[in-house]
Amino acid sequence: MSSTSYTSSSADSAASGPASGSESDSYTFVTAGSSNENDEEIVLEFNNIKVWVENFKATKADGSTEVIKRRDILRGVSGKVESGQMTMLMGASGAGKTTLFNVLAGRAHTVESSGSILVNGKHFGLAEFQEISAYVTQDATFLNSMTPDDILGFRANMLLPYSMSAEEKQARVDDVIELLGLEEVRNVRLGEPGVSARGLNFVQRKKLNVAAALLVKPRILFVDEPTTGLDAAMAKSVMLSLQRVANSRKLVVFCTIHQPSVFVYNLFDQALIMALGQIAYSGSVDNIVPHLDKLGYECDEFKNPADHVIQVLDSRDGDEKRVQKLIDAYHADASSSSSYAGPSEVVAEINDDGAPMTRSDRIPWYGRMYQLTKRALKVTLYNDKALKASVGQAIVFGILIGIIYSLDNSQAGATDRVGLLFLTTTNAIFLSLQGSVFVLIAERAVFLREVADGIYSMPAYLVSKVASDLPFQVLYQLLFSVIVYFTTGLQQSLGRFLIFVLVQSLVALVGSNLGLVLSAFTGDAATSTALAPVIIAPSMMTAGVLISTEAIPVFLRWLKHVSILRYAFTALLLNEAEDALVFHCTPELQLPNGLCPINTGNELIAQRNANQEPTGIWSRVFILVGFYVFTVFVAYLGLLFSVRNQRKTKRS
Ligand SMILES: Nc1ncnc2c1ncn2[C@@H]1O[C@H](COP(=O)(O)OP(=O)(O)OP(=O)(O)O)[C@@H](O)[C@H]1O
Repeated sequence: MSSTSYTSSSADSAASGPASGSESDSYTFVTAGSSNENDEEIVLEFNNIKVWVENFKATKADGSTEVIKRRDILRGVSGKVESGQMTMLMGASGAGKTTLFNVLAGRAHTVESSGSILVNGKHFGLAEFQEISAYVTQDATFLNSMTPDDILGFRANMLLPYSMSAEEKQARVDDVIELLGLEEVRNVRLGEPGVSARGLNFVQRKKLNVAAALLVKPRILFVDEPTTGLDAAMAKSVMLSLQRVANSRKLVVFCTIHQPSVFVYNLFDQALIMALGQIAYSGSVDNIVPHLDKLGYECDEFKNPADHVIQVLDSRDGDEKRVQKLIDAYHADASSSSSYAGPSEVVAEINDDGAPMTRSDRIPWYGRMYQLTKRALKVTLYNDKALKASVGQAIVFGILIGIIYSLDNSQAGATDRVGLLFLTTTNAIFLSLQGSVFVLIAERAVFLREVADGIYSMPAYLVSKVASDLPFQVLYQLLFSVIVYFTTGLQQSLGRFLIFVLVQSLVALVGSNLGLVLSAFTGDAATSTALAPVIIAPSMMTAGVLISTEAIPVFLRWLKHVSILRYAFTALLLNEAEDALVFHCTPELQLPNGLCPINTGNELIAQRNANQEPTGIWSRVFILVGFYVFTVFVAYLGLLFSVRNQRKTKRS
């Protein structure tokens, strides 16, 4: 049987993220077809996998760096993993486990590689290979306000063929929930792991992670360190579930595993053990200890065999020669039934029932947008504490303003109008900014994971986020405005009221976008909220209320042209006072000519320079819309930055 070699470059594969469905010419997988049938035997083989990096910058012991032309990470690794069995990939730190796993799972984005990968002996492209495999990451990162039903339902809608009926998709969700034993918690909100009294515990979250991967009925399941962060009892529960999955669904379950307990170790059927970027053992778990014993490394009766294996094959003490001898001895052992003997004959043709999804099967962009926006609305509604807090803020702040402000036509009433309108715009921008910072920070890890998994694209997320935010910001501002407008003595007219709500809503929406921008760039809530006043203060100071424009240093006066609060405040002032309002004053305030300092609404407007270019309310509203569009664009750059940053962090 011939095997076709493949090569990959980081640029190619990074561009086509996992599950993205994009073809890559750089890979030729030697595999058989895809299937959704569960009773077929699957054999995944990999042959002579080499992975290396070129021009590697290595740090020497003295701290200086040198550029190594080629650094080999995997040096011709071969092996075989079969369905219906649990196979572990074990080895000391730095042995090459993650690299091998990533190459096999199509996630090695930053290295060069060559070799061949076979499934039952037939050719497969990268996209098709990804159709039959799934990767379970270590982190069970989900939206904590959602339930397992919501999470799996969303993924089913996004990942399963678009032509599949809603009932069939629901049946898939029911199936994986039952398989992983999550029935009792399927309608429970996840909550904060280890913090929320109710919600899913660590084990249930790990199982949900597996369930999410199984939705697409993969035939090969790559599981990255499924027991990390779990105590022995929890690890046992998760591993027993995986074993049930492997046995009942005849899947290839291939796990990297770190320091397993004796129980977990013995749950595995097969093992691949790596050292120095090579296979140091491949075969039955039962034979590992006798194999090392034969090579002169006896395992104490009471010692965890996993610890023994890792210690014996650990080269980090500097004794690479010793470890290399053990590897050579394993490969030289021709009698070893476990050693991989090269590509096998075709094991079974996989029938065509589950042929890879064509592009037309995939959910179209508008379907993705719909699902994402629906989820974002759900998250906001589920997050009832934040929702109640925002509604409460709008009402309480509105009532407070209503109690304090009582506008009349006196001189004080004129200046109080200025203060009130400035206060309402400032309040709108700060409150919405703060709210959106916390929302994005809470969702950031999930967003990054789902984008990396190819479930949706970053722009789709942004558009859905912005779209779902809109009704809520308008609602908060409507509530606030109803109270403020009719209790403070602002001019009572429906037209003016609606313009007031419109301007307030636009300011709140821009504030919300600024929150997205800050949290996307900084990645944490504390820094974002600390930076918020720094961004908004120049806008406040150049709005024409706190300080007159003439008093601002000349070189900073341009700031008023980019002051969203100036446009919003002056729009509201024009709305309130243009060609309206007559002010009077007591005799002691009268000027020598018998007039008051401010006699009309238009004088009040002129005093605040609110009649300067651009003229009129609607041109200001138009500029506010421009601010909105611009901040959506900057939020796009922010999210792009976080996605790229995440890729870089993963590489380093
Ligand atoms: N992109 C890369 N560039 C340079 N060296 C790399 C790269 N990826 C991995 N390596 C190196 O290759 C070796 C194997 O790394 P790998 O992460 O596969 O080991 P591992 O067995 O998974 O270790 P651990 O258990 O600590 O995760 C390590 O020495 C690592 O530093």
